[in-house]
Parts: sequence; C-alpha cells; structure tokens
Amino acid sequence: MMPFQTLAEFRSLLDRLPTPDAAALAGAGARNGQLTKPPGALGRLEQVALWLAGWQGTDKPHAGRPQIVIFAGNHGVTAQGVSAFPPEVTVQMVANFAHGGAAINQLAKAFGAKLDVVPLELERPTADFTQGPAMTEAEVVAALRAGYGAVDPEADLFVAGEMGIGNTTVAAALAAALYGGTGWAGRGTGVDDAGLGRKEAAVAAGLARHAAVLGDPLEVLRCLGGRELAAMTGAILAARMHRVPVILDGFVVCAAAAVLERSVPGALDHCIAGHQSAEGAHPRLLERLGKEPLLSLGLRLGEGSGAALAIGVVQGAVACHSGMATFAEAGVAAGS
Ligand SMILES: O=C(O)c1ccc[n+]([C@@H]2O[C@H](COP(=O)([O-])O)[C@@H](O)[C@H]2O)c1
Ligand SMILES: Cc1cc2nc[nH]c2cc1C
Repeated sequence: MMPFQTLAEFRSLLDRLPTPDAAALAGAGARNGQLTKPPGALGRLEQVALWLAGWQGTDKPHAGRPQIVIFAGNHGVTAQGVSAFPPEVTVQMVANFAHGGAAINQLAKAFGAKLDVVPLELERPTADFTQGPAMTEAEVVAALRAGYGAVDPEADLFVAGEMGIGNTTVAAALAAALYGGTGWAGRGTGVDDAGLGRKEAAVAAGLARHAAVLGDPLEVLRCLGGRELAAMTGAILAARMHRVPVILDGFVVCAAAAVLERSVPGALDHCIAGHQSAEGAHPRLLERLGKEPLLSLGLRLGEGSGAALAIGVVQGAVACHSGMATFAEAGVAAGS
C-alpha cells in the first residue's frame, strides 16, 4: 500500500522511521564473537553482517535475493550544455537495459539480483532549474511514489541505480543546496573544462534562483532535482519502512539519499556506501553522509553498478557470518 499521496504525507512518514532490531543485533554480535577467527579479523565484513542482521531482524542475515531498480529521467538543464552526451541517450540506454546489453545487466546476473527498470516520463523532461522549479509539487510527488512503489518488501537487499543525461549537474545542485559550498560539479560522462565551467555556472544560477527554498530539503528536491532522483529518494525511504537494507551507489544516488539525511539525521542508517565513484565530489558527499565506501574502483558509470559490485562483498560477509563454525563446533582453541 502506498502510504502517501501528498508531499505533506511524505514528510510525516519521516517522523516514524523504523529502527534496527536490537535483539537480532545482539544475537548476531554474540555469534560473530564465537566464529573461528581472531576477533575482528574479517574487518568490515563483520560490521556488514551485523548491520544486515539488525535491519533484517534475524541473527542469521541473508543476501541471496537482492533487488536492483534503475530509475531513468530527463533534465531540462541539459539545455545549458552540461553533458558530453545528448539527452536522447537516456531513452536509448533504457532500451539497452531492456535488451540486456548494459553493464548493469551483466552485474545483476553475476550477483543473482532481480533487475527492474523504471523510466519516468522520458518524453517530458523536467524544467531547466536555472529558469524555474524543475518540477511542480504534483510531479515530484508522482516521482516519489513511483520510487516508493518499486521496492520489493521481500528483497534481502536493495540497490537504486539511475540513468539520466545531465543528472550529475542535478546531483551537484542538490549537494550544493543541501550542504552549501561550491565545487560540487564534476566531469560526469566526461565534459571538458568549458563544460565543467558551464556545470558550475548552472549550479550557481539554480541556487540563486531558488534561494528561498534552500532550508527545506524536499523543496530543494522539487526545485533543483529530477524525476529519477526523486524516485530514488522515495525508494530509499520505502526500503527503510520495509526494513530492507540498502547499498548506495555513486554521486547521483547519494545526492538523492542526502535529501532524506538532511530531513532527518539518521534516515540513512539502513544504508551503506557500496563504492566511491570517480566523480570528483563523491568522497566529499560520502563524508557528509558519514559513510565509508566498501569499494573504490574508479567507476563513474551510474546504473547502480558500484553498488551492484558491492552486493558481492555483502554476500561474502553473510556467507562467513552464517556458514562459519564456532570455536566450540570446530574444536578450535579460543585465544586469550
Ligand atoms: O553516479 C555517479 O557517480 C556518476 C558519475 C558519472 C556519470 N554518471 C552517469 O552519467 C550520466 C550523467 O552524466 P552527465 O555528464 O550527463 O551529467 C547518468 O546517466 C549517470 O548514471 C554517474
Ligand atoms: C552510454 C552511457 C551509458 C550510461 N549509463 C549510465 N549513464 C550513462 C551515460 C552514457 C552516455
């Protein structure tokens, strides 16, 4: 059931976020302490297994049924010359996803993830945020709802990915609006120095035009965001309400997630950072979110690709936590 019809109802969901299951967390922690390894020897894998246990509400977490959803949107701000590729590529890549030809199709297959694709009114780009609000209230609510409804409550893990020519400029505008400062624009699909200058100018123009709403994260999303970003904001909230753990992808996904974090600190406690993207400001955004990335492979693709790779790390953590013998079971002497 869709728990909101309006932006006001979406806001009120943020007041009742579920928290992790303390008993499951304690049970998993106790089990972790008995497994046949020196304490802490599996490094972050141990924290990942406990994080999963808390959100899944079991001391034996599972990761065999991950869901990846790719949200696609088009952006009026592409009129400012902010991407190395033309906007038609968004719909063309959606067709490529449908035919199984994109990187994310291969990664989803490799890690046994269900892959869904949600195109958001691609024939109707958002308005150019340097000229006016990107979306009306009805439009942003429709996108939030599309994202919220796309999450499978039965999934073990959720990954939001995106496709949208121009959306690294949109993400930079969101980051700048939510956290302040400059220098949030990066190379995206590979713009040259002049293109980077146009991105920075577009972000500055957007912030100046929408100065009145900068204190309200959901209004920031409406005025400076995009449909696929709003859908990801809705999806990440849905995952929280269903207690499905989330692996965050790159700069664009983290900007959409930041809308929740700036609305309610701790709203992303059910999320881990899958990777650090090569987009210049991603490390800075991760720092603002308080997230340490699992991987750093120089990816700058989007599509949820870095998070999809991190599913493998999470599955490794689960396999060890759930499958290893305890010292007592294996007859191995415990340390002092
Ligand atoms: O999320 C990232 O870290 C990321 C970094 C660079 C590029 N992208 C992808 O590239 C597209 C946006 O790039 P651009 O140059 O058109 O703004 C969009 O489809 C994103 O999925 C994504
Ligand atoms: C080809 C192409 C594929 C992508 N996948 C995500 N963003 C993309 C941008 C381009 C340009």
